[in-house]
Amino acid sequence: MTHISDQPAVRLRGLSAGYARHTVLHDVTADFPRAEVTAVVGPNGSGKSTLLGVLAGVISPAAGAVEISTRRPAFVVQHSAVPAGLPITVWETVAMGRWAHRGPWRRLSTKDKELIGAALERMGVSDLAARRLSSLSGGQRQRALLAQAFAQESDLLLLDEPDAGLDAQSRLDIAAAISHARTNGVTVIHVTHDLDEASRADNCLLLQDGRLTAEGDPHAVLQRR
Ligand SMILES: Nc1ncnc2c1ncn2[C@@H]1O[C@H](COP(=O)(O)OP(=O)(O)OP(=O)(O)O)[C@@H](O)[C@H]1O
Repeated sequence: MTHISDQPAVRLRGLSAGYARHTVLHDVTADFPRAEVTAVVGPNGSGKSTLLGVLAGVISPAAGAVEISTRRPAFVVQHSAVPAGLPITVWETVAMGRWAHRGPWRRLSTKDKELIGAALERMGVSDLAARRLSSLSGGQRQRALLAQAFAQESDLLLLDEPDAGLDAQSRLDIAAAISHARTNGVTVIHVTHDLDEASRADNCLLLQDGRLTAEGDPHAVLQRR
C-alpha cells in the first residue's frame, strides 16, 4: 500500500504559466519530495519567482496540472517586496500568520499567541516585536517575514531568496531555521542564487528560460549551469 508520506508533496505536470500575453514557464514537469528541501536555481528572469507564485496560488496555470498534497503553503516574499510605509509592527506581522486559524469572534487564542511568541523567538526577533516593520534593517525584516511563515504552521514553505543581501550570521540563522523546519516534516521550496546553500539541499531544480533543464542531486544539477 502506498502511504501519503511516500508521495511527493507537490507534483507539476506540463505546467505553463506567466503573465498577460507573456508565458514564462513552459511545460514544466517536476516532483517536490515531501519533508525535504528543494532548491530552485537559475539565471535572473528564468521563472523561479513565477513558479513560486503558481505554487502559492497567486498565479493561475495557463496549462498543465499542479497537485499540492499539503496544508496551505506559507509564502515568504523577499523583504524588499514589502511596501516601505506599511504601518504594522513586527508582532502584528507575525500575528498575520495566524489569521487563517482564528476562531469565533476572530480573536487570537492563547495558543495563537504562544505560536507567535515561539516564531519570534525562533527567528531571534522577540526584542523587536513592538517595532514598526518599516523601521527594521533588511535582515531583521526578512527574519520577521520568516517568523510569520513559521507561525502559520504550514507544512509547505515557499521561500523567495530569503537570504539575498543578508550578512553571514543572518544567512546562517535562516539556514538553521530551514533545516529545523525540514526536521519537523515541512517540505521546503527554496529559490536561491546562493550556490553553497543550494548544494546543501536534498534536491535541486534548474530553470533556464522558463524550462526545467536539470533536476535531482544538487551537485550534479549545479554542474549543468
Ligand atoms: N508581474 C509581472 N508581469 C509581467 N511580467 C513579469 C512579472 N513578473 C515577472 N515577469 C517576467 O517574467 C519573467 C520571469 O521572471 P521571474 O521573476 O519569475 O524570474 P526569476 O527567475 O525569479 O528572476 P530573478 O532571479 O531575477 O529573481 C521575466 O521575464 C520577468 O520580466
